[in-house]
Amino acid sequence: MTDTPPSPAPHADAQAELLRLRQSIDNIDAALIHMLAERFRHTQDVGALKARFSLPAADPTREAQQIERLRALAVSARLDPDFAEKFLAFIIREVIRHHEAIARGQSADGALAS
Ligand SMILES: O=C(O)C(=O)C[C@]1(C(=O)O)C=C[C@@H](O)C=C1
Repeated sequence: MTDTPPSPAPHADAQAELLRLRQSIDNIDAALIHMLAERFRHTQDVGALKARFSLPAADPTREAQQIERLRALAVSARLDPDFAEKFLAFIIREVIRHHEAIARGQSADGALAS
């Protein structure tokens, strides 16, 4: 009795499914990049406004509101709220760095390319 070679079909199906999923992931990554760039453009304007009126770069009260809101959104979206909070903190840390650079009269190198 001879063994029949394994059918290539299941593997081909897996490859096709992987490709399909990766295309969706690539689309979402592209949307994230565009949204982040848009967010940083607005925060640059906030940074310029704060520098003009000598307002502090960071606003912990506003951040606490954002954290509360994003954690609730994450729960309803079934995303880990701790991850959502860490992600927001990561972005805000960069925004504050930009605000401080603007206040010093420098352009902030970093997330937003000129
Ligand atoms: O809303 C502000 O005051 C901002 O400067 C923007 C922003 C943010 O990136 O959302 C950044 C820093 C502040 O601590 C709070 C919020």
